[in-house]
Amino acid sequence: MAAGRTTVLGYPRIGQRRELKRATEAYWSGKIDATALLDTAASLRRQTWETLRDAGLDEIPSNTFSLYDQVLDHAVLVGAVPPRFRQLTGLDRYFAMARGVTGAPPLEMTKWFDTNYHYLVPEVGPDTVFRLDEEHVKPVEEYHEAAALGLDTRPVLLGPLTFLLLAKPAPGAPEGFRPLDLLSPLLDVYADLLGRLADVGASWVQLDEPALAADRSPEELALLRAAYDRLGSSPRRPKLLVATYFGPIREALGVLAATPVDGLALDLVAGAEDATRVASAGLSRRRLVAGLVDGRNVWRTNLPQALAVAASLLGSVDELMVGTSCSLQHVPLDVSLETSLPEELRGRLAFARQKVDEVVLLGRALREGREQISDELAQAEAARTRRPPGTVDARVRARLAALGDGTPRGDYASRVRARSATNPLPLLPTTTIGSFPQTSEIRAARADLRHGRIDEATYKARMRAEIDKVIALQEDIGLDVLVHGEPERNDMVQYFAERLTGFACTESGWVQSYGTRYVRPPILYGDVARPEPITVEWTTYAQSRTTKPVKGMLTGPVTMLAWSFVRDDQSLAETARQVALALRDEIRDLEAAGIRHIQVDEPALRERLPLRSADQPEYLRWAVGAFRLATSGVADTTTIHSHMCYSEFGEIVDAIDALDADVVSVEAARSRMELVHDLARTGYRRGIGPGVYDIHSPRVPTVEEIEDALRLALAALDPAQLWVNPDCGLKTRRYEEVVPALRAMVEAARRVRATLHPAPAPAR
Ligand SMILES: CN1c2c(nc(N)[nH]c2=O)NC[C@@H]1CNc1ccc(C(=O)N[C@@H](CCC(=O)N[C@@H](CCC(=O)N[C@@H](CCC(=O)O)C(=O)O)C(=O)O)C(=O)O)cc1
Ligand SMILES: N[C@@H](CCS)C(=O)O
Ligand SMILES: [Zn+2]
Repeated sequence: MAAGRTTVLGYPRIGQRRELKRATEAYWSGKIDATALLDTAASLRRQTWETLRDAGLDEIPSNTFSLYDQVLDHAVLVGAVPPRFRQLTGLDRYFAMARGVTGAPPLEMTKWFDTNYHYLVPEVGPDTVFRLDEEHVKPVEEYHEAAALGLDTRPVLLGPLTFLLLAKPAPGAPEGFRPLDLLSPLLDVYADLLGRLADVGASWVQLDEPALAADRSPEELALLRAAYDRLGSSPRRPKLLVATYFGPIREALGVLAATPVDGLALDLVAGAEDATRVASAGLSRRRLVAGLVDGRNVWRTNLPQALAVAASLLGSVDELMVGTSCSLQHVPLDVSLETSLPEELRGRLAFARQKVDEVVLLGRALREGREQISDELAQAEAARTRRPPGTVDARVRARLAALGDGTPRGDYASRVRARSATNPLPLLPTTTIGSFPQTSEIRAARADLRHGRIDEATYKARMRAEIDKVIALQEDIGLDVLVHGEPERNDMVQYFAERLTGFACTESGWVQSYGTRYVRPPILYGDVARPEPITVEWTTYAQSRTTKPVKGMLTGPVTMLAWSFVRDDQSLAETARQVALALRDEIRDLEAAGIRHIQVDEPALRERLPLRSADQPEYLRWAVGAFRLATSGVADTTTIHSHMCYSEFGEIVDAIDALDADVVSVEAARSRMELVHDLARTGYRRGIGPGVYDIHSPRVPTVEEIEDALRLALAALDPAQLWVNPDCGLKTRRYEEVVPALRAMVEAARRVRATLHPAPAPAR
């Protein structure tokens, strides 16, 4: 048995200085041509391969690069191109599928499992003819490119089962059609592709099947078996490594072991329990890539513990390789780019580049014996276990213990009565989700402040001028509940993290969120407290510029955690309570300053729902508890709003109700108000603002289509429940799109309002 060769399942592709974003956006705006974009892409790929080779990895993946999204790449590769894009070719078609063009809306975008990465949802219908994109067989091209550097890489493909499970039925597909129905013709294409990869010399291919980390039906497991029996028996093929990640695969392990696949990669971090299944799984003639280094968090690996897990697997497989739990695309590139993190914290961190070193070190320990690396191990352990000062805040802990779950708010009906007396609003009140366009002037002002080109007072004056503009615009458009527009926020999570203790923020720790939009997830390493009010000054300034109510805007506890890298030395539930307490204080201060509407955004509530249904109730219990802890301290006259987006909410309608928010705004435009109907069926009686148009597209909606959306919602709701708002914040849009879209929205609300007689009692 061989042990100790090393690999990773994938690597960040965006470049040290966000070269991919800059080149792609320059291409979109016509500043560079396709050749320049593709040159940048090729140079990023080369850098990655050389880095991984020089770090000493034994097997390097390829086809992990993408100009926009790996699922989109795969859809194009296998010919799943919806008819509306077929008159286009090459890059034009690729980016049109991602971003839409006139007359052809883009593919839908949604969360990649429980991560903050978003993929484009393939559309598959009975008319889809799977066929390899002959012009551009990307995995073969990338294999060649790496081969020119002397590397026999392992091409990475999305596996057939996961691809079809992630796809949605194409528009117009008959009721009951499922993309999985097309597994057999899809497998023909995979067999063809495997043949071509074998022909060019690939020894191994990685087929990613993360869908196996979620509950799978007996039928799906049977299809899994059939798929890999079939691919395994392809006459010409490289060896097949099926990679799973984001959790344990449980019964699927035995199913895969019964097929002729040559190896498995298991996530032994999020799916640690699978380690105990390996011995009896029948893998004695296979390769196992043990995913021992966490691809989802930034902490150094507990190397002795990882070695103990590896040791427990020796003897059960033919080859034991060391690897990462998943692709490293979900973590930032390199800690060494950070210059201002507290030193003790920095020492505990491992970003993608450092994780590769950890994999290599673990490999050496397995090959050469642990004693050969004892110095490196001792140093790594010393750095990992050092605690930065300020990790424990006794005051926060005592306050939380005293508060327990907090006292629940009064019943909803009393709140409605209290508000209609003190803050009446028209029926179908109009509002927005918070952010207005983040213009280049706003970003440039922030960059000027960072580089010392302007002082704090000048920066604040510019932000206040922006707020003046945003307030005046909303008054002119005729919105009912206004927002300050969030100009001062670099990001809805990072902004708060920068102002709370217990969080550290990076300078260069960019992670792709979707396409050319990246985020720098903060690092939550210690107890969380709020040294001083965060948003009160901006919100009250905005309120001073208008007599209409201004809605305060905060990011909720679950989202703060979901979009950060979170400490692993206490439960998420406990950490969420600390964030909730800080928000509770902020809400109290906003309320004391006269703010009557406060929105606590929880767009990540659904995203972090555990992939296994058995684990979901416990998560929802603490997630909802944290939201309620943050929001339950307010008077009946204060309206608590929440907002969610980017996900399918059908599974969490009860939790949405349990938040006890007065109004919840949700993404609904693309799903034709499905959620509204789901909520209404469960007896949801509070306010709801189903997004009436899709802010992810530059397209300006017509008044008529927004009216239609509102009428569709009213088919399920009492008019007193309905709020009118876009799908999400407007930060990624331009004013040229925002102004006509909001005017259309307000006009549609007016028209629908006029048809509602007699007016029912307002209930918000
Ligand atoms: C709601 N969404 C969010 C998610 N996660 C978050 N953490 N935050 C979110 O808002 N997940 C789900 C969705 C994902 N959606 C988005 C939407 C938009 C972005 C985005 O626009 N990202 C920006 C970076 C934002 C930021 O940090 N801005 C900073 C720095 C800006 C910058 O690059 N400055 C330049 C210089 C200035 C200039 O001249 O332009 C520089 O430093 O070089 C800031 O505003 O200060 C992006 O550009 O990708 C992300 C997720
Ligand atoms: N208030 C935030 C929510 C985004 S999910 C915004 O408007 O951008
Ligand atoms: Zn949103």
